[in-house]
Amino acid sequence: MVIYSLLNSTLKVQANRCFLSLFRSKITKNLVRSMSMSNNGPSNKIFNKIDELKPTFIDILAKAVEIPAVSSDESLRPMVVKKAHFLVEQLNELGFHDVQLKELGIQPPPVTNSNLKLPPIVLARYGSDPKKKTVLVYGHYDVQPASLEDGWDSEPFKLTVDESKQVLKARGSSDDTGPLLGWLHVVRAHRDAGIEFPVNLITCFEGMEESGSLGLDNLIAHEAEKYFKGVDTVCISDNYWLGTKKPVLTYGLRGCNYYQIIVEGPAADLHSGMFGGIIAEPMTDLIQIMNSLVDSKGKILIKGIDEMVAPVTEKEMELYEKIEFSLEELQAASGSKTELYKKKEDILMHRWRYPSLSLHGIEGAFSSAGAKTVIPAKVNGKFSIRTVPDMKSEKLTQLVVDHCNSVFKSLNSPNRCKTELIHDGDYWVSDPFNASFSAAAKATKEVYGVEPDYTREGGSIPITLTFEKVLKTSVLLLPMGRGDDGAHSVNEKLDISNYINGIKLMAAYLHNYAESPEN
Ligand SMILES: NCC(=O)N[C@@H](Cc1c[nH]cn1)C(=O)O
Ligand SMILES: [Zn+2]
Ligand SMILES: [Zn+2]
Repeated sequence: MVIYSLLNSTLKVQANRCFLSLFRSKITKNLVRSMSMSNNGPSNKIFNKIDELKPTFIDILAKAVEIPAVSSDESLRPMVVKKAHFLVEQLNELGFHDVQLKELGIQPPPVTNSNLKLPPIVLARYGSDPKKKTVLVYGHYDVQPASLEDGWDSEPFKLTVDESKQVLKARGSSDDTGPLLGWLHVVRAHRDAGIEFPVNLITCFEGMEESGSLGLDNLIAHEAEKYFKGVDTVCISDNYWLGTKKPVLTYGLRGCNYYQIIVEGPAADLHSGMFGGIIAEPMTDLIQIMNSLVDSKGKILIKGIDEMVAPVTEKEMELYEKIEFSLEELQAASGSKTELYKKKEDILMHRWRYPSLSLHGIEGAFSSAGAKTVIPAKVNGKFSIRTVPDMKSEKLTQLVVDHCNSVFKSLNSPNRCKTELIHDGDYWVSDPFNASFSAAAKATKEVYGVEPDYTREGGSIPITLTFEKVLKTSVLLLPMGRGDDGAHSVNEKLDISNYINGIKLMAAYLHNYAESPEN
């Protein structure tokens, strides 16, 4: 007992000493930084260089978007890997060091090819000066699928520079190839202008974000005390302004649980003239189940979900009042007047802080032009639920599976039905009052001349919470694109001004963060 308490107090003294010396070294580091960085903020010189490099930046984006790195299409996996190699070339050319492609192993089920390798994570460093702060920048080089038949006005994997609208159109231009390249462009601008880079930069670029960030959680845990040791903050540019005019800083995201319902019956697709009316059709069963998930007003019909959602507080209500929002801009972004709510508060709350369920598609169903009289033998219905505080993924999945099983049972069908989770990613809500957010707010003022709005977002970046928890750092979401960029939709674009000003914003943010007295 005596030995234990002695040991215990010795450990405490040691821990305190260790904490004090860490604390002292942190203060010294910050003093040295703020002394060496004072009067050395983002200068006109760097902004001018960014303007001057505009053709180069557009050219590099054109090369990058030409690679159809669609992570959800197994047949295009070599293209995702090719894009990782493209980034490695760029990083090497810019003088990054310790450039590594981290392999993540085989993609877990459900997957068609059971030997499919996950695309690598691209890690690289720019600088490793112990006197400087270290910023980890995350982005994803994979993209959503896109094809001309979906209704694109031009080839999605070819950059169209639309001079009249002053936009750059291509899949990935805004989500997330353009913003990811922005970080590399910041380095190029400093290098070419002969300006000292203000921080140590670490890149973490993944190729599976659009498909659940599989494997990245493990890599972050594994590298926390290795490659990512000493990271002071994480910055992610993979979301959008709320509208088209006002820059924003984002402190919250919804999570995403993605499911499929597989219904199978006959051994092969059948002639509906010969078998229609005499066999149970998988598609008919599937449609009934999918129809039971959500109503046309967006209300989720699965029991137990509403009870998991955190109640709205008065303080939270006040936040919505301050935000600049235009219904007309939302209508323009959706290309319709089909909104379910008219009031700003209702729209923002249903986008940011309530769950939603979207039906995405049916694999195996007849979907081409023409009138094929087929009975599909096996159909997979895909849907996802955007999650919010305090929903728990496992509990949600149990509710979803129980619901689908119970509806299928009520159909009394001889077919087989299985509902499964394809991937999940947590929601994230953080405190926007820290050194990183302050540096970004100052940068916004410097580049755009206005204070940013503070927003949450309805979309998901599954890895955000992992960075915060595992690296024990703040995470800032610093969007480059606008709310009408058409991410995941047809004719995705990035305004040229957002691209160029976004690069300036990144540069100014890094300088301001370097100068900030806190981490
Ligand atoms: N720009 C972020 C983004 O588009 N994220 C995706 C992530 C996701 C989750 N499940 C499938 N993809 C999103 O849809 O929000
Ligand atoms: Zn994205
Ligand atoms: Zn996306």
